[in-house]
Amino acid sequence: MTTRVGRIPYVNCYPVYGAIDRGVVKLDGELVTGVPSVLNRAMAEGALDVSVVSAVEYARDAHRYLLLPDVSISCDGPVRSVLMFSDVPAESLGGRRVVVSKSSMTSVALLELLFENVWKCRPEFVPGDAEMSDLHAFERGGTRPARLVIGDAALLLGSGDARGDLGPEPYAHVYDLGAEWKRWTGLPFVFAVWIASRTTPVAEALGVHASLIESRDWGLAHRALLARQAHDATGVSLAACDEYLSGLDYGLSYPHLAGLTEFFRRLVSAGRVPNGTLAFLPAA
Ligand SMILES: C=C(O[C@@H]1C=C(C(=O)O)C=C[C@H]1O)C(=O)O
Repeated sequence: MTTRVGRIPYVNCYPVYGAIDRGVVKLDGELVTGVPSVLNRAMAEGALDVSVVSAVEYARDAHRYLLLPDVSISCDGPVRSVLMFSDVPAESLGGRRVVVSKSSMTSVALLELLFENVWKCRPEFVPGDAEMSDLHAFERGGTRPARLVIGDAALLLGSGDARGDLGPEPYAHVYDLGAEWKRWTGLPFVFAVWIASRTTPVAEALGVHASLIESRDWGLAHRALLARQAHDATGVSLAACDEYLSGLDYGLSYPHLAGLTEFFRRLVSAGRVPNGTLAFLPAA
């Protein structure tokens, strides 16, 4: 059977899939595209063999998965595509509605930790849409809830390039969750990891892993090309796309793992995920 491999359509995945998309690197498998929450569910249901998922999905059910070494979507400071927009300071959002992206899992969990521990108040979290097609639906002016937006929609809104007819009135407060985590803990933050289901034959998972690493290395060496593709796809300025890609980190070395385990440790303390351990696929 063909190996089913998940990918996220956002710009943040261009550096990992760019060479595969261009036929520069061969992938022995079938690519399935979905937003993070859809890929998380597909992995949980066994509908995918290997996928990028929200980091929280691994922790939620660690005994079913193996982490792929040396690859993640991380940042060490601002991420630029995971943003909370609000008309009032975060500390004043207690009891008020915060719309959270239905596409995300890790960012929502991080936001909840930030409210509990840093902003020290309890808003009401309401799952909602934050995809590109919903940008038009952003309320203009008046009282509007704060909202957590991820991916290309966040990049576009945060860069200001969506203003005018398309975008909302600017919000007074924009919180970058990568930067907030860094300020709080001093650590990098891992938003997404690649995992294999433990039922996937190891040789298949190793083959996919080797292709992803080779493709990622090509992507990192061709950032200007990918920034141009991102600019064409989103309308965000070329300079902002380049800055965005240069701020993302696709490794999974000791500092990333320190950030990842610190995040998981805090989620365990908050009763959000079971205590567990990191288990890796052997390196390709
Ligand atoms: C940096 C990002 O990381 C993402 C956030 C995820 C989440 O919140 O669950 C999952 C995958 C990544 O796409 C982003 O979406 O912009």
